[in-house]
Amino acid sequence: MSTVKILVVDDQKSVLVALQLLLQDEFDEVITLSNPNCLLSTLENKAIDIVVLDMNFSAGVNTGNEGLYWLKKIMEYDPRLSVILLTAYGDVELAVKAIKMGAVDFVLKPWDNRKLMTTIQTAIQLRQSKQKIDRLEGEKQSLTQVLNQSKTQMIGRSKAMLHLNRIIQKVATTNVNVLILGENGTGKELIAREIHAQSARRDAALITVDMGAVSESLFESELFGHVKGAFTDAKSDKPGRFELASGGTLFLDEIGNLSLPMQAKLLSVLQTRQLIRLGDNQIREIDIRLVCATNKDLIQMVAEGEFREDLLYRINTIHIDVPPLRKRGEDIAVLAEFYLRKYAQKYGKPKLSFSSKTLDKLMQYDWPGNVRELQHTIEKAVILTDNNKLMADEFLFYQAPKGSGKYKASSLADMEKEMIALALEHHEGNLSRIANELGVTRPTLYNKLKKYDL
Ligand SMILES: Nc1ncnc2c1ncn2[C@@H]1O[C@H](COP(=O)(O)OP(=O)(O)OP(=O)(O)O)[C@@H](O)[C@H]1O
Repeated sequence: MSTVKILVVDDQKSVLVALQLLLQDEFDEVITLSNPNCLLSTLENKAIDIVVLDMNFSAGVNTGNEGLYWLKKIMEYDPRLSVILLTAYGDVELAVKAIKMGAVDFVLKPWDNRKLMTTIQTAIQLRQSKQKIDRLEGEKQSLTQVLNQSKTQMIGRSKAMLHLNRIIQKVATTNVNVLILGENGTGKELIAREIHAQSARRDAALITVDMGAVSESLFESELFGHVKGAFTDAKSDKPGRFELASGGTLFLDEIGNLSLPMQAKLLSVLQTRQLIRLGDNQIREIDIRLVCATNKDLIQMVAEGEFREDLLYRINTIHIDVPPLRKRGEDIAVLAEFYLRKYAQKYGKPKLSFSSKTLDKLMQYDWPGNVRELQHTIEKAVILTDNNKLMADEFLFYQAPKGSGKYKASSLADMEKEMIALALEHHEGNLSRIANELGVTRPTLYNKLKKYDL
């Protein structure tokens, strides 16, 4: 708070003068009011931070009701305002009632100057904290909106995808735990995002944790949080992912990678819906919708004693199987078109299209890396091509088609290098033919040969 404005409301002129003298040296602006009827308009016009309010206004009446009446009005106007009540009568019951209604503190007349100052300083700190919370809440909401906006839409028109969409719609309206099963790159995370986006929790956050990337030693502090000093690096209190997801959805990716001890800890939180931060003793309630995903066969893992059966039952109230891309051929063409348009626009080649042979070739391929591989393949082709039509020979697949080999992840640069090396071998070093086949100019090819030391 850059400046602090204090409003003092009391019908005794002597009290107003005394408080004005006391407070004006310490605070930026002190406004006094002898008639509470102008209280609300003053709050509106002056952006007040702290109100020091008398409990009794009408002469001879000392029930405190007038003070409580105005306190209620102030709280209705802005519950973040800090109100300190002044009264000549030490009525504990009244104090409790006022504090329950939202007052910060209660000071008896005649007041002790030092004590009053301390009370006001505390009220200022409280006001600052409330403003900070409001700001953070606002930032959180805008971040959530940005995250929701940037989500990719789910593409596909195969029977399998239409069925998936129907299940997502039905499941999203409930709070049940969902387990999504499927090979790498089939769109499990996208489905988790879709469930969240269609649920009543959509305005809160979707928090993702990649269980394959969380080490045993960090598991508890990452998921359950810690308090300052819980371990050497715990410099401040920090909420875990469970708390951050409270009110929203927690997406635990690669759940099949959890060790048995971590599974036990997770199960206990899921059963009680309560957690304790590392180093703390306060029990915290959590309200999450849980979505998990894995490419592993959890039933097999249960049979082999690698996954707890009780945890499996806890996380898969509903399970969703996402078929691999090769089993939903119709989606290949739609997804390929979708990513072609996306990357053609991104790389400034808006006229790009596929030749019909190219589409056939893409539909024939096995796509062991599923949609992710298709996406990267199209992006790479869009970057490399100099044509307006993407030709079939601009797509070199490294695995034999249909039913062979395992997907091997590689960067675009690795794939480009490998592609040029294959073409060099195939055309026995004839650069014109290679450039022609790869759809690049000879100077571009020279540069790439130099870059990759081929
Ligand atoms: N139906 C779809 N429509 C559009 N894009 C999709 C679709 N399915 C997957 N994708 C895209 O493919 C990529 C991989 O998807 P995602 O990360 O959801 O897969 P995953 O199954 O969670 O993968 P992993 O098991 O490796 O974590 C993402 O860029 C995603 O946007």
